[in-house]
Amino acid sequence: MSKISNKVGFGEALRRFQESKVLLVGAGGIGCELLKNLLMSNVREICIIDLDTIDLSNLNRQFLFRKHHVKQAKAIVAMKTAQSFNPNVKIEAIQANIKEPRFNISWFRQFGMVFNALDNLDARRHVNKLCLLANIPLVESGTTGFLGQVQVIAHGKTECYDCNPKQQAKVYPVCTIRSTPSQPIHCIVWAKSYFFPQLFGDNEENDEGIQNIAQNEAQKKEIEELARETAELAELRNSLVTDSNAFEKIFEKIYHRDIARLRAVPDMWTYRTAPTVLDLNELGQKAVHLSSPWLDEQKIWTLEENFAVLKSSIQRLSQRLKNCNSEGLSFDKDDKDTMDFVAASANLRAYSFGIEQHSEFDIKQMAGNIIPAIATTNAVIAGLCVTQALKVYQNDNDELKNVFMAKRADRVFHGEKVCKPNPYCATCSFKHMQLPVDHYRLLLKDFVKYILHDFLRYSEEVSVIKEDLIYDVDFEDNCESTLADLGISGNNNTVLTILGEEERSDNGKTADSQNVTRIPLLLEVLPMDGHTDASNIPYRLPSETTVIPLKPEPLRSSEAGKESTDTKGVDDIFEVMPSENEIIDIEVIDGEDVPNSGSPKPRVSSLKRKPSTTDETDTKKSKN
Ligand SMILES: Nc1ncnc2c1ncn2[C@@H]1O[C@H](COP(=O)(O)OP(=O)(O)OP(=O)(O)O)[C@@H](O)[C@H]1O
Ligand SMILES: [Zn+2]
Repeated sequence: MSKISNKVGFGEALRRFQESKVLLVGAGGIGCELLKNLLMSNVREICIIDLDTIDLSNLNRQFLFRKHHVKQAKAIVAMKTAQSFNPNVKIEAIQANIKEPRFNISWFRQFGMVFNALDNLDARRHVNKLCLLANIPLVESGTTGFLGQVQVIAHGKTECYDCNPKQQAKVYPVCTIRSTPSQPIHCIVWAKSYFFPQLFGDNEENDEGIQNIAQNEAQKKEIEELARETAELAELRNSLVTDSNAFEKIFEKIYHRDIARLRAVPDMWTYRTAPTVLDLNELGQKAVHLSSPWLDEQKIWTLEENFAVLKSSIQRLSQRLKNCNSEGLSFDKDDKDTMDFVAASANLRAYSFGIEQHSEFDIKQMAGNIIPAIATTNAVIAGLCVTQALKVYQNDNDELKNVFMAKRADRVFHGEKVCKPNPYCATCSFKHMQLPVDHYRLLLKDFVKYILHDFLRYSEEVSVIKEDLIYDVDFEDNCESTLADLGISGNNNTVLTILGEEERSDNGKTADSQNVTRIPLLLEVLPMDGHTDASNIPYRLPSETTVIPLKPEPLRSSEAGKESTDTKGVDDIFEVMPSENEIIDIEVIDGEDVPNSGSPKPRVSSLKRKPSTTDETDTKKSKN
């Protein structure tokens, strides 16, 4: 099981921690803090991976980055800056997506521990799964504003990330907001957190001479461009109260010139639809009869209605800006003027990018859920990640805790003893087996007969899945193919999912028999090291026969409810595994994730089948 065995004292745990090689996924808010902590803890080796580049908006909390690093790879800069804190620690930095196939199970196995410092469910779930498969302990963390959480995950010992289904948390990177929006919320966040503060808020960044600190030509160009855009908006802001054509100038800049510039960025639109520029004169003419609009907030406005609302809200807000003595205005979803501005400007941007528009009422709900990231919360959570990691190295299961942080007068930290894995969890309730094969010689039919039926004792009701269904009793098209023909090989770490059913007669208590599902088997195909044994069999079986256990009976709903409240006392505060981010929208989406309802029985017949090479596929009958 775990690489760590037997309970040890703190000193020994620290020594083991310091001898280990760890993986840090994410070099953002928590990641930068954690990298610093790992270096100061003197671990032997760190691999840090992040797919992104540094954005100006990261600098207020990601302290390994400075202005001249903008646009450079986060992982690389984090490594270079942090290395000076402790030159004895070896750091490898990789700019890549952790979901890339090269970061497979055997790659994960080189680490003694993995730390997640991510900002999205998708990547978190992926790392959770790989750590379970590779049997590496994972320290998972996240923050949202003042809330934070650290969870320790060890296969078979604790709950995994998916044991308690999460509400969907939607996280929006700033580059998406500024350059490549693809959803209505991206436009709403842009209107609320970028456009509004630049025009009416307290915009401190305007005067900074960022072009002076560029290191190379490409950076210099990009920073000059950013500075030029910021200065342009600052100029327009200054003219708001004096220039009668201020609205037209703002519109031209935001919806024409800036969009045209974005369209011209090389490579940006290869896989996306480029935005369209909006025509001021055309819209102005169409909206002329809507000079003072007070429109229904429940209805989706037309393009010209949005134009008219934007114009009117800018006039109203300019007037207020003139009258107020403070630095600027701030957005309030209950302030009609600011809400009109955000709704109309977001809808116009959405139109430009070919995105669905919304009513002002709907936009108000979405705009209200944005929570800023707090550097202190990240720092505290990153510290807790290390203390929890040390407990894992102590191998003291009784001391293992999930820690929650909240802004509460009575108690900021709350520790919760880790729970046992949820037996109904579809992610971690699996059996793992490795099988060396000669994939060029092993036929699928022999794999099914000798390995699944004879060795693993699966009944006839067994299915083999490699992304799609490749075998079940009613789908034998691939039987004469070798594993190599089906793209299965040990060289690329193919993991097959084997689902089985068993007929159970209820010990004769009732006449009816029922089919019971086995827990999934994740069968990892390995290479046979270039040689076969004397009998020339193209696979090498493990020494003992493994009987794959049956899945437990699904919980009745009353039991499910009880379990849920017993084990998750603080979930009312932490329903969403929070994510450190400048901008986060938490939106509950109706989905299949119903806490503790028992995972549904896999519906083999509903799985998509791999297209067959023969014409007979369509005529094969399905199970249902
Ligand atoms: N699949 C992934 N592979 C590698 N790194 C990832 C992946 N998904 C997210 N990340 C990284 O995780 C980090 C999370 O950090 P954080 O929550 O502070 O977000 P951020 O992008 O720095 O902030 P913002 O979104 O507000 O600009 C980011 O640097 C992001 O690039
Ligand atoms: Zn689980």
